[in-house]
Amino acid sequence: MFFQSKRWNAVGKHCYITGGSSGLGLALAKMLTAQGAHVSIVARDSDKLAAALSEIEAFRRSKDQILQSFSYSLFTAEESRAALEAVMARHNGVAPDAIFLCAGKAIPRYFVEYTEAELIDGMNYGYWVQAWTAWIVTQKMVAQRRQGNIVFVSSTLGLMTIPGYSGYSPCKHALRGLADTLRSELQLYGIDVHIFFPPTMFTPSYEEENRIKPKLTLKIEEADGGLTAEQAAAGLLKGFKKGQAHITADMMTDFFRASTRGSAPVNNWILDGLIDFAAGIWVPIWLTITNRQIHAHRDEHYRHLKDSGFFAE
Ligand SMILES: NC(=O)c1ccc[n+]([C@@H]2O[C@H](COP(=O)([O-])OP(=O)(O)OC[C@H]3O[C@@H](n4cnc5c(N)ncnc54)[C@H](OP(=O)(O)O)[C@@H]3O)[C@@H](O)[C@H]2O)c1
Ligand SMILES: CCCCCCCCCCCCCCC[C@@H](O)[C@@H](N)CO
Repeated sequence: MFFQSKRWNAVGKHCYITGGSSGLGLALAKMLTAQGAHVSIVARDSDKLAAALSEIEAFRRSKDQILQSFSYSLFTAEESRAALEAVMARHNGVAPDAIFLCAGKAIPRYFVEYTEAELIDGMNYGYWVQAWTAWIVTQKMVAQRRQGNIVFVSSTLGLMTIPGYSGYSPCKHALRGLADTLRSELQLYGIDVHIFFPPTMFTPSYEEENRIKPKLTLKIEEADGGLTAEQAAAGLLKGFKKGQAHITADMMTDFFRASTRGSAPVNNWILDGLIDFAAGIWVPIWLTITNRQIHAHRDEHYRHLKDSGFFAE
């Protein structure tokens, strides 16, 4: 935040990381543990959680750090409340200091090929899995009159979009709407809200989504160099410690951030102006190239629909 004077220090802070058993969440859990935080992770798969917790243990800085994991699905308010209660138990029922909402995944498909269930799942994995925890944690913080930080995890696709993500990108845009609203409203309670927009991250869920990803999406994504989970987590923490509302970890996403800032505060008055100016030139050029790719893919796409039986009665 613009007027934030003191950098956030992890030592002794209780950090609750959803999706902490894998990818970005796990990388973040290790970094925060190494920096002296108490870390709680939540995800569904108990085996993955146990393996993650032993990896996190290796980064412990002091014997006093509380490192714990819990298995919950966070798709509903009820489950998200139960997870938070479990996470707070060893902290005497006190709300965490910082919440990092990393749980989620993408199911990329052409709009016409999604099933109804996949579109509903898309909203659960892309929006509700973070929104419910944010709602419940905020209620707890306010009831306990505790100040803290909430960090949402969107995507580059929460600022722009490409074909193949109609079941994901709208959810990540919705998260941005929620984060921006809360950044404004939760000033009432001294709660700081941030949102991270990672590009491609080479994680297990990226490998999984690539197995079903439309060819055209894969092709357009070639322009995105991508980051490891560790690089992305380091970028997230850097922006978070600077108090940034909108956090990015790569130049491509920064173009879309600076040129679609809306009512979010600037990260840097001069740099943001320059990036916005450059985006005004480069984004239309990229869009022209991308639109050509889409048009050139039409025949192949119709063949794909025919071969997959889409036109069959
Ligand atoms: N990878 C990318 O290219 C990319 C790019 C931009 C943004 N993102 C976003 O970044 C975040 C992290 O992604 P990642 O690539 O690090 O994924 P990942 O490696 O698959 O990790 C996802 C984590 O979320 C957990 N999770 C999923 N559904 C859950 C649920 N219903 N309840 C509780 N935990 C759940 C997973 O564990 P369980 O499955 O065991 O529950 C896992 O711990 C996601 O929000 C994703 O949308 C990813
Ligand atoms: C401004 C000029 C350069 C623009 C290049 C843009 C290329 C855009 C490619 C899309 C990037 C998407 C990255 C995020 C993907 C994840 O959210 C997804 N893998 C879901 O897990």
